[in-house]
Amino acid sequence: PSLLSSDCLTANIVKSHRETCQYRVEELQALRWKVFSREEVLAYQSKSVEEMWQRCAYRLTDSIQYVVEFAKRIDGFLELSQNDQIVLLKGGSLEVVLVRMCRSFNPDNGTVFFEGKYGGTEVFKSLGCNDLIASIFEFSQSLCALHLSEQEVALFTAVVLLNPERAWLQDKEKVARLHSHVDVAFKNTLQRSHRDTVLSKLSQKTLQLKSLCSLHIDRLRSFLELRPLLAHSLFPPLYHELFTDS
Ligand SMILES: CCS(=O)(=O)c1ccc(CC(=O)Nc2ccc(-c3ccc(CC(C)C)c(C#N)c3)c(C(F)(F)F)c2)cc1
Repeated sequence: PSLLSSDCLTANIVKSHRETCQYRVEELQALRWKVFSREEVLAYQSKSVEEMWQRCAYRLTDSIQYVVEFAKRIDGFLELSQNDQIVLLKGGSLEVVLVRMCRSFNPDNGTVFFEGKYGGTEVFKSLGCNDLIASIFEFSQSLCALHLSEQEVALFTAVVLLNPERAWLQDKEKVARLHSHVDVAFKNTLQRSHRDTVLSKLSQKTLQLKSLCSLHIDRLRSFLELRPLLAHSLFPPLYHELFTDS
């Protein structure tokens, strides 16, 4: 596309990101001093596995709904078939949330914003998914090290979302065209700010995202295998729809 249309797409994606991010980076950074006390951490650790899963699933579903709104505001997304819009969101919404989450991660003390305060991995101990939690924190830590600007987070999450390799896409070529427009816009933006080196590091991040999300599905499946009936009552319908083979 011409530079003009590429710049228009960049502006549209950055605007969509700003409008659909729940918290601004400034707000999240201003809250870094609010860290869970020893007692609050112990309270989380004495919660049941079910309750902790439910709280995390609700928080994630909340963030995912903002990602759905982000997608709908990206020029071209609503021109895709309903089927393909759902395939892209089913495959990419958690990936986008996990990238966005790095904005709420404090690399100085390894804490993340959760339910109003910052806490370390120990907050999530009762989940019984220490490997997944540890990987999420490592991912956030490594993404923070890239010092992505909001513009870069916006464009990177749009590239992650519009992945033409998602299984079950009907019009793969149409998604591939939209993906390449966003990719060109992202590359132009990075080149202009002499940030080309970030591109190669981000491609590794997409591989880590893929394994994080399949680990999430694995842990969810084994959690539900032990409590087959619980899923419908425990989790928000959208979470159930996105992450189980319901
Ligand atoms: C994302 C937009 S934002 O405005 O930056 C924003 C907007 C809101 C928040 C607060 C927030 O919801 N933090 C939170 C929520 C859930 C989780 C979490 C917990 C456990 C799991 C594994 C479990 C399902 C087995 C997963 C996964 N997968 C994710 C986390 C964190 F990943 F850190 F543990 C943090 C933080 C920033």
